[in-house]
Amino acid sequence: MDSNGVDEQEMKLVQGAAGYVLEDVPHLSDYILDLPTYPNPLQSNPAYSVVRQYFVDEDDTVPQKIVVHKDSPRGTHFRRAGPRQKVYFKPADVRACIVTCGGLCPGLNTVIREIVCGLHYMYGVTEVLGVNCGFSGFYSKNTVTLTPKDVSDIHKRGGTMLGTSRGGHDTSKIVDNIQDREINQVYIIGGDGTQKGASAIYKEIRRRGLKVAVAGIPKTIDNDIPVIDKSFGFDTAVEEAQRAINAAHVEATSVENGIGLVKLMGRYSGFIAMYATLASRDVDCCLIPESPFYLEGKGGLYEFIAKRLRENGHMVIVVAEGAGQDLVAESIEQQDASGNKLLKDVGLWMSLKIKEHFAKQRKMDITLKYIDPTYMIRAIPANASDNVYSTLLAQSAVHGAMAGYTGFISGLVNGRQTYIPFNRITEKQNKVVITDRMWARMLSSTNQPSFMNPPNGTTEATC
Ligand SMILES: Nc1ncnc2c1ncn2[C@@H]1O[C@H](COP(=O)(O)OP(=O)(O)O)[C@@H](O)[C@H]1O
Ligand SMILES: O=P(O)(O)OC[C@H]1O[C@](O)(COP(=O)(O)O)[C@@H](O)[C@@H]1O
Ligand SMILES: [Mg+2]
Repeated sequence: MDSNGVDEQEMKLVQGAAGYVLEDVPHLSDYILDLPTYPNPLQSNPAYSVVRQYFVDEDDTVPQKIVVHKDSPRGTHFRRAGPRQKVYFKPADVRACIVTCGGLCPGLNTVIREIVCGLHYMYGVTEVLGVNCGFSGFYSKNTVTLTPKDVSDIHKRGGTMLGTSRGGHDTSKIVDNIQDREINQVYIIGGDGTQKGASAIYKEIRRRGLKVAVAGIPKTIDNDIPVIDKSFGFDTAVEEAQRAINAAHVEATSVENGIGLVKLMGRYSGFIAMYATLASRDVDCCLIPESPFYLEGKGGLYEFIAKRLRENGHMVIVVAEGAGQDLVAESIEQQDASGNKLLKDVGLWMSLKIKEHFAKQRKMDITLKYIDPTYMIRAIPANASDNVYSTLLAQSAVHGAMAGYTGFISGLVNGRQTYIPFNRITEKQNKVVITDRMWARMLSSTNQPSFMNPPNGTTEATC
């Protein structure tokens, strides 16, 4: 550990001129000496051999910050993903496994499919195992064999063919199992919680000195993983959310003083709600965990609703599930098996409060319809662009593991595929920055109140 309590194993920094920093990922050769290398089988693959400079140069890196000034330091870079000239595994010796953990997300099956097919068709690896039902499946379930035939059309289905779970992460039991089954490549698909688990597995594997590559593929429908441009499945979820918003709009415009209220996913981050609002243009107010709001008084939600109804005769409100949690009165805080806060139903609460308020006021008769498409937006197959994105992430993970990298996730940074060390994506969550331009664009599209000045005594929701 260094003086900041950061594990040195996870920090592989390379400094260069003009403030250049490479936050590199670990490699099996960092802790196992004299590992043999082999020519990359892609050299003789007819599909790839025609590509000029198909192999990624060892020195290629991708900057995290692309907007720079003349004299500003070049800043953090990540290793560029892709196939290397030499690989650290003989294809016939590879025994890979894939596991999916946490909540569902469109594209999970595509990632599974493309790891299996990538290993098989690009590298000639035939032994790929599926671990059922998340981390606990390592020690409580039998594995399944995965061949290209088994996964050929799974990308057309939502969910994960392997099953998933929360909780149940037991590092030593999992690594014992990896050792017992003679697995030497582990592909772990999941969100922030999962990648913390993946990081613990990598550290234990390294401590035991095993030649096992651990590769993560970040999954999060909430888009709450930092560093990467966005997570796979996010676009699909935003697209599906349009259907709920459209329905809310139709319901609201079909009656006098109609209100359509839609609750969307977003535990700590309101990206789905913000993008769905921006895409739709039918939304009058978008509430997210990062932006506190209040109901009563000047500048509050009730006042805004009354104003919009007077102006337009209808309105649509989108609320992210993590918004306004402090307003929803309930004393006991509960957690799920992974330790995530269990949320109170802000949508249901808001619909009751709004109805109650206007009934009490007796100035305006409203009709409110509450639509909760929560699970519908994540239990669907990935759209075309998420399918391509998931494919690239999976293939990058395969190239990285074959090249001997470990303790990394494959992620898109500024439009380029990269390898990012685990600690960079688990140390904090990606959130909507309400002082950034995107939130300003959203505010200007709805023209909703900023909720910046709650009257004294008003409870403000903070998250
Ligand atoms: N800090 C942690 N260390 C090790 N494993 C963790 C940690 N947090 C979560 N996990 C494990 O990761 C898996 C998924 O976590 P969860 O938070 O439910 O979903 P997600 O990965 O999508 O955020 C669970 O099996 C959980 O036990
Ligand atoms: O699957 P569950 O346990 O019902 O949890 C629902 C939660 O899952 C999420 O989709 C996020 O899941 P992850 O943390 O697994 O990515 C949230 O938006 C939502 O709050
Ligand atoms: Mg999570």
